[in-house]
Amino acid sequence: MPSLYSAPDGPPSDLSASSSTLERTLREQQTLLDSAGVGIVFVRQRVVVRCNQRYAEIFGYDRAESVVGLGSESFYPDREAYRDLGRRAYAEMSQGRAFRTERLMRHARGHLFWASLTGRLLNPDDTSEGSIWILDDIDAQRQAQAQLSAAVRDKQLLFDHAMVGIVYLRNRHLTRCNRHFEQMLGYAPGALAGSPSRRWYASDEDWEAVGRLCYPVLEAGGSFEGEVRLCRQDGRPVICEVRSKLLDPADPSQGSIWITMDVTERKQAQAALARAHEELERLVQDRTRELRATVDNLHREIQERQADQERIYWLAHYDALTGLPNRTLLAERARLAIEDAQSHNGSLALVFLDLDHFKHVNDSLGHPVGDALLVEIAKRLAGSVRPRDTVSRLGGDEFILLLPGADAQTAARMAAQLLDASRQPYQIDHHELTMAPSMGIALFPRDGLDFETLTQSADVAMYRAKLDGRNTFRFFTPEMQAQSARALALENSLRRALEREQLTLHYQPQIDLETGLVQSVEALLRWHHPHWGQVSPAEFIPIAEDSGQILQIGDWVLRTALAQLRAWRDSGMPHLTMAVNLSAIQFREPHLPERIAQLLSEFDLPPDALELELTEGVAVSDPHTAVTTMDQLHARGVRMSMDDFGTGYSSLSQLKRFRIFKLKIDQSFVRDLGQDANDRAIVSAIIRMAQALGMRTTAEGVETGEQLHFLRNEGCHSAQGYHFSTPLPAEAMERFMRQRAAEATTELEPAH
Ligand SMILES: Nc1nc2c(ncn2[C@@H]2O[C@H](COP(=O)(O)O[C@H]3[C@@H](O)[C@H](n4cnc5c(=O)[nH]c(N)nc54)O[C@@H]3COP(=O)(O)O)[C@@H](O)[C@H]2O)c(=O)[nH]1
Repeated sequence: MPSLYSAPDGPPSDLSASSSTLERTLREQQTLLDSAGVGIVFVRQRVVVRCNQRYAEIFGYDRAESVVGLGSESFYPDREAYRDLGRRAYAEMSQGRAFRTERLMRHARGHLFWASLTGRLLNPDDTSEGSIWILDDIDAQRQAQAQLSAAVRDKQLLFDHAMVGIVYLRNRHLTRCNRHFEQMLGYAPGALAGSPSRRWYASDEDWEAVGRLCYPVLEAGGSFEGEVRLCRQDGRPVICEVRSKLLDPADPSQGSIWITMDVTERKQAQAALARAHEELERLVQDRTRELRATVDNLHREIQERQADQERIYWLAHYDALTGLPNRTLLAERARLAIEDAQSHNGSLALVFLDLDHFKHVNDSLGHPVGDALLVEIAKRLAGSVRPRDTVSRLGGDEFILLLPGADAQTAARMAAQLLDASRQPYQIDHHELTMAPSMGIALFPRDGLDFETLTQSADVAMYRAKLDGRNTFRFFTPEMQAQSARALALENSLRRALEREQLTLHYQPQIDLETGLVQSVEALLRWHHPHWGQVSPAEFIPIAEDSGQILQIGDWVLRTALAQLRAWRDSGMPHLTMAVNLSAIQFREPHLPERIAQLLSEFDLPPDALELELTEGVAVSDPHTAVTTMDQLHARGVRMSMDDFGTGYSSLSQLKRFRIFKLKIDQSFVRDLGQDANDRAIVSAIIRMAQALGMRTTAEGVETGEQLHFLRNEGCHSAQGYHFSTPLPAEAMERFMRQRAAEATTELEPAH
């Protein structure tokens, strides 16, 4: 049983009654001491004289007896601690007061622990009687307290040094806040104590809005998190992220804690970042747009360049007006076709095509009509050949057709087809135009081994087709080469023929078949060249037409013929008339009617003294203009005859519209009247038709009495030909006419 042990002082010897009382008292004390939850020790002369079991346990001893006799200093960490306690304790206790302290004590195992000590002297007047100490082990309590203090200190440190504002509110009034919160809002330390939270809001609305948002959450036991806009003391806004919670959810009246973090800078930075991002986005979009535009431009440029290149290629290889291949492309294709023909021992044909009198269309109707006509002709040509053929335009009215694999027979057939196709009139605006081609054909390898040679050969052949009356085709022959060289030389010489007076007029009489008199004379041009001698008008007039010299020459013919007529009329042949051949080019001259009138007036001749001989081609190629010009000439009283009638394509309906005075039956029909029933039928028909239309008729090329007889019987009005006279110079013709006039009274017979 635990007891407060004390060293035996020796039992009382004589007082047995009082001794038992004492023993009882001691037992009671001992019980009291043993029951005490604290350690109790009696110390005298710095030595433990008695202690209870608890005291021993506190210091790590099993029994109280083990402690008795120990120096009290041994229970302290060191001598200095012991003496310090002694000084303080005895100063107090000597006053009769209890001394209370908490000290570190030394455990029997050597470690220190905290204990609370309360000491009192047994006799304050006599310290030698010793002291009594009540001791309790408060080490655990002290440690808990230290931990608590540390926690409180840490908390305070956190509170004071937190990088966030911490606010305690009760009834929306500040009960406590840390320095950071004050600094955040620009207040001096303690300035916000007790303030309503409204103070750091910009407006009642802001404050109430936050209250409406957060308090329902808090009262429901939750924590509120959000972003609120506060207001500094200086009025500047502060954006805060806040978190709040009730201190005791069970008791809202305890208030709430608010953690606030100033995110203004972050927000501004975010806003700036957002702006920068937007700006960046915008820049990227702008740049993207620019890039896209650049890419689009590049794309467009590439396309334009491609289109340009295609256009350049096209322009270099095609004719801009008609869209047909040009000479360059033709040459390329011709070279390939020639290579092919060479490798297979094959053939090919090159057709040089020139439109007859195309220039007149341009001259009389203007270039737009000419261009439109060329386009239509190009279409018709392209539609008349085989798919593998090439129709190309060289320029002007010249075309070349490349017919790969074609031999002479095929080329002739195709040329005939083209002639056939050209007979259909072209409708350009209100003009109905007919355009006949002249074609020359060159064959590979016979007429040339390369494109250039073949082209030259076809050109020469085409020229021959022109000389042979146009509207036809000719194959190249070596003889043509020489002839074309002559044509070139003639063209050059012709330019100086007028000034060198190499041109003259011969006259051929037209005999009235009723009276036998010379009714009229036809002026026929003659060219005597010093080197070539007499050059036929059939040869040089087409050259003059092609080179444009016909206008000047034609004017000279008109003037000379009318001057001669004037002279003859003045010398006793007052009714003689003059027939003058008019080239189609002259006829299309817009000022022709005025010029004729001017010349007639110049030589004081009546209009019906002149008869203009036109070929059918004049009217056929452009009937509308022909009608207009004829109307103008007719209005002036000038007569017009249709020369070489029957060889062209004039239709009856056209003939009716023309102001034709006379039809001259072509000598090709007259030539064989004796042998050819067809010709007789044709001549009869022409005479009947002329009669029906009120026109007169003159038969050309009458060489025999038989022909004359037939013509007179058919009712032909007049005749012209070697049967009466060849074309003669003026003096000879004058003699002929006088002689004829003398003889005419008797019979209608040839003069020689
Ligand atoms: N635009 C112009 N054309 C003219 C002019 N002068 C002549 N010509 C044309 O040249 C072609 C050839 O003419 P030419 O060689 O003078 O031949 C004419 C006559 O000589 C010839 N003729 C006349 N009678 C006969 C005959 O009995 N037999 C025969 N074989 N030939 C004969 O016919 C030509 C007359 O033709 P035409 O004009 O049709 O009456 C010729 O087309 C001339 O038109 C000129 O100044 N301008």
